Order: sequence, then structure tokens, then C-alpha cells
Amino acid sequence: MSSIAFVSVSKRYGDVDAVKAFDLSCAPGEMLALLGPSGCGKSTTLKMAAGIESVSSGEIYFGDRPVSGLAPGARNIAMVFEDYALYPRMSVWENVAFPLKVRGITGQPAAQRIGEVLQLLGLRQMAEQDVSGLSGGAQQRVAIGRALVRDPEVILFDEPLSHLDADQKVQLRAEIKRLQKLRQVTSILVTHDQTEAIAMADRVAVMNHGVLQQVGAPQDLYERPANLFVANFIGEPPMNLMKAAFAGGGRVVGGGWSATPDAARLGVLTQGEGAIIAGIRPEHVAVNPPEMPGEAQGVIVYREPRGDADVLTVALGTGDGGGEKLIAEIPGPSPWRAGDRVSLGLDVKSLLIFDAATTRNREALQ
Ligand SMILES: Nc1ncnc2c1ncn2[C@@H]1O[C@H](COP(=O)(O)OP(=O)(O)OP(=O)(O)O)[C@@H](O)[C@H]1O
Repeated sequence: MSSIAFVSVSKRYGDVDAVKAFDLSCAPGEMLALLGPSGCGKSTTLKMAAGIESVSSGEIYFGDRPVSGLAPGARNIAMVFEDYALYPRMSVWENVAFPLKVRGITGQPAAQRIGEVLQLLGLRQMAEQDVSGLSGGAQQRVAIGRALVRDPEVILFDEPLSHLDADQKVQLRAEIKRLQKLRQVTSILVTHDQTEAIAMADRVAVMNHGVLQQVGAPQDLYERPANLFVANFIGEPPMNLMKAAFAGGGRVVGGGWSATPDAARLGVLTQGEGAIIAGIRPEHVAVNPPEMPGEAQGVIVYREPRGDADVLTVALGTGDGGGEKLIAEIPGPSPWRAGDRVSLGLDVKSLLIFDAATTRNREALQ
């Protein structure tokens, strides 16, 4: 078990800056997720940790050992890939035994470790089966077994669940988390799926265009996104982001709404300074009858029932289509229908204020 640190790591492919001045540490025994849209540089970052790609500048440390000059085989890492990368004509047992065999570990010591890992993963019954006949979920368990069997310092997971169906995903992400905690193996998980990152990781690092945007516990990213990119990327339905301006006395006004956010949310801003964007999560928008006081009035234009919740799109103002639209997520099934006039209550404690120019959360600027 070892820490991993990226210190000012960059990677260039010709003209493309795939990863830029990346600084991040993963504590011993921690599971850290690298999350971001396609092309943001997360796989390149993982490959540099694995030694499959070289760094253009900067250094990567496992503990206090610099590793960027070391070949993959000298780094004591294991990788789990999205396509399992198993040997198809070998049995479950033989696949898990492989990393030990290439290191000259055979006989009883090997059998004991393989047996233990198969037991942990619930694969004992299938030990003699060919892996090619197994379901995707079972094949990925074998790949995880193969990663765990030689007690690596670090496990790097590259989109390990993306080929699995929804049921298998839920099962396996709980399973990976359980094993990772049980074995306390320092792990990095690359994923584009926020649900996966939030469910599995201790901390999540969000990347965009090769740049680390924010790293923190999932709840921190959700409640205090550092900038508009993270605010919009984390959460489903996404945060409402609305153009706004200061109106004096700490009030903020937008197209068809006005509110007085918590003073702390305003940062060091004084009235008249720069354009701002206000952000509020859909679950922090209450929907009430039109005669009730609220921060905004509007008309429901769309209702999406989700069983235990309703997601309502509300056009602010008279609903003639000219104003801002807000998404509210309320307990369902609700009585509201498209065409209903409503009053909206914005939970001002949860209203975030971003600088339009820098995109940064004003609160984080303090
Ligand atoms: N071998 C390569 N040669 C040239 N450019 C590359 C290479 N590998 C990646 N890139 C570029 O580097 C950038 C980051 O790619 P990377 O694969 O790390 O992103 P990603 O976030 O993992 O995306 P995805 O989820 O689609 O794999 C992209 O612009 C990509 O086109």
C-alpha cells in the first residue's frame, strides 16, 4: 500500500495538450476517481501512472519513489480494463494464476493465494470453467481477481464497468469497493460516469480539457462546486444556472426571479462588480400554488414523472417563452401538470453565486 502523487505532470501529443500541469495525490488505501467527459485526459493520466505512456514533464511518485522513469513491469501495479483482457482459452483458475506464474510463484503458495482470491470474489465454483463462456460481470470479477492475487501496490481501473448491463454494474461497483477497502489497495478509477465515481470513490477528481477542475469528497463537489464546469457536470438533473446581477442589499436578480443568498455565498463581491451566474439544484426549488409568496412565479411547461419524484420544467414570468426556465425536482407523484401556474421557492441557503468571467464559485474565492 502506497500513496500516489502527480507533481506538475503534463502530457503533449504533438499540438495536443492532453494533460496540463496536473497536481494530485491519492492517499495510501484510498480509492480516487478521475471523472470527466470524453477527451478530458483521464485515460492519459492513468496510462502515465501505469507507465504505458511517458510523461512530457513533471514526476509521478509511488510513496516517495519517483516512477516516471520506470517500465510498467517495475512499478508493481495491476490494471483492470473495460474489456477484461483475459486469456480466452484459459480457465478462471489459470487466468488468476497467470501473474503469479510469470513471477515464478507456483505450487502450494500460489494455490493458496488463488484459492483465497477466488473465494473473496465468489468464483470458487467456476474455477475450472473457460472464461470465454462467462457473463461480462463474471469475466470482470476474474480480471479483478487477477489484479488482486499478487498484492500490487496500486490498482488502476480503466472504465471497468462500462461494458456491463445496469444490474451487473450496481453489483460489481459495490463488490469492487468492498474488496478495495478490505485489501486497502491504493486505487485510481477512471470513469466518465458520475454515478460510478460517487458510488465507488473516497474522493473524486474532476478533469476538463486536460486540467484538474476540483478534487474532493463526492458531497463536497455536489454542494460546493469550485466552478461552473463542476456545477454543471455533477448532478442529474444538472444544476440550474441563471444569469443574474446584484441589486443592492445583498439581493440578486435574474430573468423573472430575485433572491437574497447567504452572505457567505457572495464571496468578496460588492455591488456593481462583474456579471454573475446563480446556481441552484433542482431539489432546492420548491413548487407551490401561485398565491404563495416565492422568489419567482412561472408556468409549468413539462412534467417528467420518475416514480418517487417529478421533474418539472417551469418557464418563469408569464410563461410566454421569453423568460428563464428552471428545473424543479420534487417528491412524486405530485398534483402538478403542464400549464399550471406556480410560485417557486428557491432555498436561498443553497443558492450559489459564480463569477461569469472566471466561472469560479465566489464562495471558493474567499
Ligand atoms: N496516442 C495519442 N495520440 C494523440 N493524441 C492522443 C493520444 N491519446 C490521447 N490523445 C488526445 O489526448 C486528449 C486526451 O485523451 P484521453 O484519452 O486521455 O481522454 P479521456 O478523458 O480518457 O477520453 P475517453 O474517455 O474518450 O478515453 C484527447 O484530445 C485525445 O484525442
